[in-house]
Amino acid sequence: MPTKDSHPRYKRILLKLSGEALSGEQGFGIDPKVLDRMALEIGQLVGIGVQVGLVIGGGNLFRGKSLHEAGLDRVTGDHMGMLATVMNALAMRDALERSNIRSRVMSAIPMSGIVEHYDRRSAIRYLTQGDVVIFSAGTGNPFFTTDSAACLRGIEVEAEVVLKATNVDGVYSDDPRTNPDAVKYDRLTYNEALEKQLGVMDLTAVCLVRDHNMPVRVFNMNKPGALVSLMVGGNEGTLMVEDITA
Ligand SMILES: Nc1ncnc2c1ncn2[C@@H]1O[C@H](COP(=O)(O)OP(=O)(O)OP(=O)(O)O)[C@@H](O)[C@H]1O
Ligand SMILES: O=c1ccn([C@@H]2O[C@H](COP(=O)(O)O)[C@@H](O)[C@H]2O)c(=O)[nH]1
Repeated sequence: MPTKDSHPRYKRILLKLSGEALSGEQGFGIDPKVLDRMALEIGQLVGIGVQVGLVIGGGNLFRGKSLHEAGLDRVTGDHMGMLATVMNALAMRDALERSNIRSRVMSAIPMSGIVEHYDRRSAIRYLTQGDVVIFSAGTGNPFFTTDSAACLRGIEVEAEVVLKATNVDGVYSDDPRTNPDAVKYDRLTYNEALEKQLGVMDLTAVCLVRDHNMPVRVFNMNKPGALVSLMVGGNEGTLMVEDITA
């Protein structure tokens, strides 16, 4: 358990939370227990002085691709997916505020009266003053995912790392949910992830982090304490960087 005297490894992070994992065992919607546990862990990071930008996926509610496969227009489906991320963001803000953690929701799509429109300079100001900033509505454009949005916002606000908290415990040689023989990487390069087309993160997002040399760590958000452990030197999950020997 970190104390206020713990020295965090990072000053500013961009945390991407899986929307799908927010549904817990229900498989759809938001499990308040998962939400409250994540709020608690984020609060611990804030408590040791880490500035936290947050992007939450929408896979617990809607994904444009799945809606399209079910017959909807793809762009309409993507709009629904982005709106789903706003709902998740509102739920997370509520959980954070119930734990007395100051937070803001910004949206890439203007939604006056509900959330603030995304503005990079304001976001950096809020982060600097210790508020958790939840970046919602993805990039604001269809055909992207919240992985790309997380990497984009991480680069824009000059986070030191993008942490992808998901429902598997790292990047594997193949999808561990379908291939029990898949082997986990402790570290891998952006180019390896691209060449092998490893599906844990969409390739647009990997290109973006590669071009801006932004480290990404993929870890399991269902493991209590993993997030805090990462801040104090733990080695959870898989680190994706330019050069694994550096
Ligand atoms: N090589 C791989 N290594 C690890 N996971 C993989 C790999 N290939 C595919 N996956 C799958 O990627 C999934 C995680 O990424 P995905 O984008 O689906 O979820 P998420 O971003 O956590 O969720 P959401 O879209 O709801 O935010 C895992 O559930 C896993 O099954
Ligand atoms: O920039 C973006 C981000 C997201 N979307 C749509 O939202 C859903 C939910 O996001 P996930 O990353 O899958 O959790 C996504 O499937 C897209 O349909 C978008 O269009 N643009």
